[in-house]
Amino acid sequence: MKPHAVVIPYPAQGHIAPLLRLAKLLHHRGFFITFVNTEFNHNRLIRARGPGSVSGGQDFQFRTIPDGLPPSDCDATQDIPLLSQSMSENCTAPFLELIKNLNDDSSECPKVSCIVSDGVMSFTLDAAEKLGVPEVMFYTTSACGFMGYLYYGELVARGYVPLKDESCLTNGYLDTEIDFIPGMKGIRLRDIPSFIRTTDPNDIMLNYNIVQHENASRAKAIILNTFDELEQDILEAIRARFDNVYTIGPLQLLDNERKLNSIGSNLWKEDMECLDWLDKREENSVLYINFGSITPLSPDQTVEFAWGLAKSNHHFLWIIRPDLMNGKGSLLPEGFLEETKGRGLLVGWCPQERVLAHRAVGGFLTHCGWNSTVETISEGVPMVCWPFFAEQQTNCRYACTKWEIGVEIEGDVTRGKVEKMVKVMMDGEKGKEMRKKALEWKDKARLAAKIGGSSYHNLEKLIDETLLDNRKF
Ligand SMILES: O=c1ccn([C@@H]2O[C@H](COP(=O)(O)OP(=O)(O)O[C@H]3O[C@H](CO)[C@@H](O)[C@H](O)[C@H]3O)[C@@H](O)[C@H]2O)c(=O)[nH]1
Repeated sequence: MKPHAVVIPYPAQGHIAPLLRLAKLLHHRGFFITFVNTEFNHNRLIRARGPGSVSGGQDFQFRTIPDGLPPSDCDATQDIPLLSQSMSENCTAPFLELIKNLNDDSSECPKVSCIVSDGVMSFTLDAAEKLGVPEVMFYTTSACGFMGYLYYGELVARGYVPLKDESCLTNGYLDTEIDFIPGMKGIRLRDIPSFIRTTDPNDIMLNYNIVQHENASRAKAIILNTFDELEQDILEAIRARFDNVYTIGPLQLLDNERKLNSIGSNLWKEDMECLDWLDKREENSVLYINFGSITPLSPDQTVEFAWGLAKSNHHFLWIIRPDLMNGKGSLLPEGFLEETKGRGLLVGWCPQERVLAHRAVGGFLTHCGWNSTVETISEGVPMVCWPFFAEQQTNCRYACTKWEIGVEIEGDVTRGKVEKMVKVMMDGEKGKEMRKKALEWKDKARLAAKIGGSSYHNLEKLIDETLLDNRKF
């Protein structure tokens, strides 16, 4: 009988993508897979990629659970605090029911042998423990971000968080160095995942993340989409705290399995023509701008980015997600399109990994979501960082100071800062150094993912020592 893994991501784009990659890798290694989306995202996948996209394949099926929020057919990322709260309050019962149905004698699939859950969906642990099914947790952040979250409880206990009042956001308090997080020397409050920036002790995201990360110790194993060489000190500290930590990134480099190619995770329709446009551009000449699936832009920020790009004088590919400007349509300033005619392309959503792998792309202006960061590292593309929230601040700090592949637009965005940082990356000496470093990390990432490399080896170990070994329980 085949081992059967139930794989369940947190219901947002940046989580579905890496969990689906892992699911495909496990499928390739002989697992039967049930991939669980929320009904909302299942419907979005159908709208973006057609009904075939959720029909699965041999030994691979999609199932759904409700997210507990009012029904909607909007093609936009849901409100993250509301969604997080709703999932943890409403989803244990439907998830439990789903697994019971999968294990029913009349079901045609093998009995569920393990659950691979997103780390921030720890309600799944309750279901797993009730049913006696072993569970591993995949935290889709960097190790540095994960470590920051692990110390949320301690930051509260020591009185650093919640903030005393709003002035702490601007009076230098965030520059306070935190010296008790192992492996993160020199880290400041402002580099810790941003949900600590609250004055409310009952803040949903602060408390949600405390609970989700405390629950890491209940999992049989912890999975991270990073590689050992990139985050060595932090990983040592994480491994001192947990027994089974498997670093298996960059997943995109391990995921070279073609069989399930038709199954993809993008919730918006990809514009493929931008690749033709890139084909016509010179090597390293194009700046790629994308803020991921959650970050919004205010009207002021949009105007500043637009004029900064215009003034940088570079070719650019700017991804303007339909809900990027809070669903208010395009807020691009008058005159911008004429000014940048012939050198700018704006599209709604793109196949990002292919864009980053394109020889024409010379730099990435990014919000530093972990998937984007690890994808840019995999392709050796330097970055201008504009972190929005969550552990993007932590990733930015590491990209700029430790990996030396990034420069940051600090504070409020202005056209002058955008122009300057883009020029630093695309034209300057520092930019050359950053590109060189990025290419070094690309080589290291590829080595880690190759047969015999650390991530390749860790995936084997995860499967043999944890996911298959658990069948003995
Ligand atoms: O036009 C686009 C834009 C994005 N993507 C993909 O969408 C994903 C975006 O993920 P990420 O860069 O991590 O950004 P978010 O969507 O903002 O991700 C959320 O989830 C991440 C993983 O936990 C966290 O690191 C972030 O802070 C959090 O905001 C990546 O795989 C991209 O390749 C595309 O394919 N095409």
